[in-house]
Amino acid sequence: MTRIAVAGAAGRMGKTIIEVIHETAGVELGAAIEVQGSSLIGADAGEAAGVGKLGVAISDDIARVAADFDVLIDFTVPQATMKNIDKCREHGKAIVIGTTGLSDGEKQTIREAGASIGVVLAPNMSAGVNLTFKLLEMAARAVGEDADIEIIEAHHREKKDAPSGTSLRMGEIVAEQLGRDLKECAIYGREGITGPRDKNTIGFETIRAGDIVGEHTVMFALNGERIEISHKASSRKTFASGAVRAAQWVQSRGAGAFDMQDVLGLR
Ligand SMILES: NC(=O)C1=CN([C@@H]2O[C@H](COP(=O)(O)OP(=O)(O)OC[C@H]3O[C@@H](n4cnc5c(N)ncnc54)[C@H](O)[C@@H]3O)[C@@H](O)[C@H]2O)C=CC1
Ligand SMILES: O=C(O)C1=N[C@H](C(=O)O)C[C@H](O)C1
Repeated sequence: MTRIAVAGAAGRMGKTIIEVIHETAGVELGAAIEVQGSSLIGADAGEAAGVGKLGVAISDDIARVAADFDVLIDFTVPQATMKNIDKCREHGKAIVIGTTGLSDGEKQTIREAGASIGVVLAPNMSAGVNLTFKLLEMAARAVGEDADIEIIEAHHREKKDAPSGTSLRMGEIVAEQLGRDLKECAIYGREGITGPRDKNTIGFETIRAGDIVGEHTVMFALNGERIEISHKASSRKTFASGAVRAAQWVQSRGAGAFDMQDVLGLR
């Protein structure tokens, strides 16, 4: 049995993860964490998630509930995630991180925590997106040098970070295959008299609208044809199921820094 704590328990993803834990054999909700000052501190996490009473009160202090879980799943904000990685290190707990908008330095610190605890960090926990990452490697190798490459993503109106963590990872994967540095070749949106397209750039377009769960397309445009590799999520359960699977996987792995390619055996 894997006992899971959920940080960001009252958020869109936190509630969905609690629902998936409730529906999944071999896992149980051990603890639920929300930000200090939240009106839901003390409330039943299952009731807050809409699955009925689970007997787990939402807490604002990981230290106080550390004995109640094996793995923390964190879908919050970068500032909270960085504090949670320290707490997990302190208490010897594994962590699965879905939070996006992390800086390069923050990602590095998270990976370094893998020296003492199990860490899974991935901007997208869906099996479909992680398969898409492999397709992108193939496409980039086959046509990337000749193609104009554009990455288009769409998400709900409440999303805080842009471009999405997934689209940035897609850009990194394509750039790596082409021997380019994404930092040097990324163009984030266009406006005004931009002139002809520079062949070596990778463009990012971001849409924020309505309740779109998460859509990503990478376009490889050539003369006379174009290839589009797309993934469209229609339910947050796809991410939540991936996160719960990662929690079970990392509990049996011990220390190390991993991503969903490791969890899904796609490396
Ligand atoms: N890796 C993946 O597969 C996916 C990643 N995400 C990412 O997950 C993150 C959360 O997304 P949503 O659930 O849509 O956001 P949300 O805003 O609905 O939920 C975030 C929750 O974290 C809570 N929070 C903030 N500070 C906290 C703290 N110090 N301690 C505990 N809880 C705290 C907030 O009160 C809120 O309830 C975002 O970065 C998003 O991009 C979202 C979907 C899939
Ligand atoms: O904030 C979201 O909702 C999502 N964020 C992730 C990202 O930034 O890539 C993954 C998913 O598309 C949903």
